[in-house]
Amino acid sequence: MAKSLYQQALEVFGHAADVMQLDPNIRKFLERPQRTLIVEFPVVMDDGRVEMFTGYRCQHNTARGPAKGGIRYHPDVTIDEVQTLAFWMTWKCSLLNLPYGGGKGGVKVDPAKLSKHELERLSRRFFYEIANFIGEKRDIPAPDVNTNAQVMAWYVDTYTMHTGYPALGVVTGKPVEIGGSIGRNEATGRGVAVVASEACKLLDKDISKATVAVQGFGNVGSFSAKILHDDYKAKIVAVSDVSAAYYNPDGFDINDLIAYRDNNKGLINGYPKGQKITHEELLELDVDILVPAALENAITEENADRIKAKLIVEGANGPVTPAADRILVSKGIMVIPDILANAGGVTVSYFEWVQDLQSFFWDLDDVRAKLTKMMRAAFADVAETKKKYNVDFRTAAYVVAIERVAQAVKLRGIYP
Ligand SMILES: NC(=O)C1=CN([C@@H]2O[C@H](COP(=O)(O)OP(=O)(O)OC[C@H]3O[C@@H](n4cnc5c(N)ncnc54)[C@H](OP(=O)(O)O)[C@@H]3O)[C@@H](O)[C@H]2O)C=CC1
Ligand SMILES: O=C(O)CCC(=O)C(=O)O
Repeated sequence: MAKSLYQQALEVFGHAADVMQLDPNIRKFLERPQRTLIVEFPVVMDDGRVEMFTGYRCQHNTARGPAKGGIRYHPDVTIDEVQTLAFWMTWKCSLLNLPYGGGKGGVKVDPAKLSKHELERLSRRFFYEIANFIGEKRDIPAPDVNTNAQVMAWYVDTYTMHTGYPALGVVTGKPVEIGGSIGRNEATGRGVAVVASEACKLLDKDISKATVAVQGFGNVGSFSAKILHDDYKAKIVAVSDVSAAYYNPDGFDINDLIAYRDNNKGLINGYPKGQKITHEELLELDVDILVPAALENAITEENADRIKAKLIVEGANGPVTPAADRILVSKGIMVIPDILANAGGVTVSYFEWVQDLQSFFWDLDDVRAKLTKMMRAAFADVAETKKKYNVDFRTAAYVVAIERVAQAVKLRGIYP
């Protein structure tokens, strides 16, 4: 039987736990998600029918602080996926040294099939259902796949009806007009670009001469491509979303492509300045850097052998299965794991939360400078640990992250 996503994630955790000889009692505790709320809720559709939806919010571990992590809307959302994403958030927050534990949420829905009003009613009803489980000091959601600043605005408004006072710090990734942080929108992509640049230095590769393929052209994929293109002068030769994949050996003008997508119902299909390729071909291109920035399991045992990129920077969560990862590493491909590569988003979410709690807002240069500094510091921690244990980047990242959470658990004590 195929392994569940959570079982696959435990494999990676287990390998790092072995390498660092993690205390077996703490290991047992960290292997399980602390709590998961399941909600079944009704939404009145535009034609008057009521449809039922299922949503989840999981808090994997809160030893280092309140749970933190996004909420995803997707037809394939399951409890297993949400718990795995929360598990990954625990390690991501720890790796960046943020005072948070790991959380994640999701609603099983295809938002493309909803009108804007239906999406708003679904968002508000879901947030109402989980309102007693979350909170500024308890669990702070944020955007993920198919959710955005507008959805966060509906969430905060719904929550505020509940509290009676404006609790802006209850979610991050909000519009800047209502307590969002400037720079959160681009933050995950900026973090991907910073980490790609650090990795290129290790590989002795000039990033301004690097070719890049990006899978997924949503928040993470498009900002990764834009910042690698605009700030690091890398050549983006391939991009994809669900609707299409395009290749241009001369490099895309990413700002032109973003403008096209924004005027084309959010899709890149039909873009005239590139050659159409298949989604599989994009992943297998002979490029310097591959940024998978869509969903889990993009690179599996099936296609790992055909991957030709020299560096993979995981914009998405879990785009490479553990079996595929072993193949890539054995081929000498450097894989920068999700918990490091895409941590820019939660880092600026942390900045947003701090700004909300203090009601004192920073400027864009400040946000970018602090983000870059923290991403570089995390990269350096991982590179040093990699050397110390003579392991791959993913294992090293987990060792750093697990060590901090294990320390917190040890200091707090497991026993009531
Ligand atoms: N948003 C954030 O701050 C963070 C997100 N992440 C992770 O990054 C990943 C992407 O999230 P985000 O950018 O926010 O989500 P979005 O919903 O903004 O974008 C997802 C993109 O992936 C595309 N896509 C989905 N499936 C495929 C596929 N099989 N092949 C090619 N493209 C595909 C979508 O296409 P289409 O639009 O056509 O459906 C869309 O362009 C997720 O794994 C998420 O958990 C990680 C850290 C932070
Ligand atoms: O910004 C956040 O709080 C969480 C982002 C997220 O869900 C992720 O990093 O996967």
